[in-house]
Amino acid sequence: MTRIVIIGGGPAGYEAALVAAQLGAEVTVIERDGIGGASVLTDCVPSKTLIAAAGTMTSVRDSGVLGLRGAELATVNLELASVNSRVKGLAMAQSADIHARLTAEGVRIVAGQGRLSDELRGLAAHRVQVVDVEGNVAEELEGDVVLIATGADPRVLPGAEPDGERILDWRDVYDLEEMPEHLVVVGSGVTGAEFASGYLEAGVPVTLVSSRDQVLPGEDADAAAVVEKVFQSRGGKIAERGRAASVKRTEKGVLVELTDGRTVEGSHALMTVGTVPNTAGVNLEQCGVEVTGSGHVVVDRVSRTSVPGIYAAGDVTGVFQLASVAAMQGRIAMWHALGEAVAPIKLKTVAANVFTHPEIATVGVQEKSLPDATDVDVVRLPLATNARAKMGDLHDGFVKLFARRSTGVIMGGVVVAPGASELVLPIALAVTKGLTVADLAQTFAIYPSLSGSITEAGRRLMGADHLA
Ligand SMILES: Cc1cc2nc3c(=O)[nH]c(=O)nc-3n(C[C@H](O)[C@H](O)[C@H](O)COP(=O)(O)OP(=O)(O)OC[C@H]3O[C@@H](n4cnc5c(N)ncnc54)[C@H](O)[C@@H]3O)c2cc1C
Ligand SMILES: NC(=O)c1ccc[n+]([C@@H]2O[C@H](COP(=O)([O-])OP(=O)(O)OC[C@H]3O[C@@H](n4cnc5c(N)ncnc54)[C@H](O)[C@@H]3O)[C@@H](O)[C@H]2O)c1
Repeated sequence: MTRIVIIGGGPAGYEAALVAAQLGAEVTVIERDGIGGASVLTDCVPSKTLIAAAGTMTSVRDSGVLGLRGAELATVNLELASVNSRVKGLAMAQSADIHARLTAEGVRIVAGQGRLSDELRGLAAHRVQVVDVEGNVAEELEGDVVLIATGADPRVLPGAEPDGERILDWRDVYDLEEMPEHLVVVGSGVTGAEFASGYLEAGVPVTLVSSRDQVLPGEDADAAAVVEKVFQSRGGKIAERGRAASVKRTEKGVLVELTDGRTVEGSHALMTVGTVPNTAGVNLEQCGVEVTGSGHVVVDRVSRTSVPGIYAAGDVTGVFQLASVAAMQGRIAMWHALGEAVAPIKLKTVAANVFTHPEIATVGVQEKSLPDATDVDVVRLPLATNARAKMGDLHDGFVKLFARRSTGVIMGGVVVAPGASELVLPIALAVTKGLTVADLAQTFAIYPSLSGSITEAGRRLMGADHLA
């Protein structure tokens, strides 16, 4: 029986464990914090739960235009204690579900910190020590295959170290007892934009410190512009091209000093300036596992590292930091290691979503990554022209589709809309399966529906002469 040792129990680790157990391997997962990993316990699941509550509050507040009446509409509020306890309860319950599923599949779960302990390089099997909270080696395991799935932690900006009270990282926010009076979010990547949008929707005044030319530098400019416009129309402020040099505590709250001399005051600062891979103390370099300058483990498309028998998956590899990608890298590692048919990961088929208001969902090529713009047709349909959107009073957003001009094959799409995360699936399916604009155009969409804009985009592109 092949022995698999997995270090880290997040989506990369637990999904890999499930595949390996299904294929008959003897599987051990070493996890230091809790099964489900940061994804379930502190990052993805908690943030989306908070955003769900804040979004619902805004929907109720905004519902006057639909004809809803009631004195309490405009004053509806979030009770932070209830939201926090729901967030934590939901995370713990999901972690417990995954724990139970792994145990039922015969996976052994060991609490502790895992580290490679190979004494010699080039051996067929690898050794992994489990270190307990006191720092003692509790046991040493031998694995034919080891998967490094240790994830990533928040990056700390020197001079702006979180104190858990006023200067926070995104894992501290669920311990706040009161809503911030004025939240300064430092960093406008996906994490920063989501929290800025979420807290604003929850009724908190927010200033977003954005070091780049646009918030969400990874997204197309037109998509980021919609999110910026909605954020500002709700009273959110953006300190444009502002790079934080330090964050200091003041009598009333915090003072964020920018590198150009500007300052931003608030009651709390939320640091969202990126992540660092969890590789410290895992003994990667000593075992010959290649890491990049940023500390990420170098992997190929089937999750192999530079050392035979050692695989890596998830945020620790720095390949698209998404729970879905982490899980797929983990599964691929196990399929490959255990001799199952496997296709290398295909990043151009990955769908991603930014949970702002409105959401931005993307798959495949986007404007900023067009390989050869001369052979690509693009159509952009504003949400405001969609009948269903009008019924729900949705103005801000669009559906954008990219297709290869010569063949009509759909290459990618961007959906900016409330619920874009649900709407992007047909485009993801089209990109994954190489479907054409005609395939989309001839698909029945419900009338009226937001997804009708996706099939309509297919029809618009189909009208191009060269496809006649
Ligand atoms: C605020 C936020 C929101 C996000 N929202 C989304 C989202 O909506 N959708 C999405 O797809 N992605 C989202 N992500 C990204 C997603 O959370 C990550 O891509 C995902 O967690 C990666 O999974 P992983 O298994 O690689 O790592 P993790 O989930 O970080 O799990 C790794 C686990 O390994 C443990 N560990 C580390 N070192 C050791 C060791 N030496 N021994 C034992 N255990 C160890 C850690 O404690 C952790 O539990 C979000 C990220 C953030 C920061
Ligand atoms: N919905 C989702 O799927 C989701 C949600 C959150 C995070 N994630 C993923 O997690 C990963 C990390 O995202 P992230 O947003 O935490 O990090 P990031 O590295 O993507 O963004 C951090 C931002 O902070 C800025 N920054 C750095 N130093 C700064 C400073 N001193 N002052 C002001 N700004 C500064 C950077 O320019 C960058 O734009 C990404 O790959 C992201 O896609 C995904």
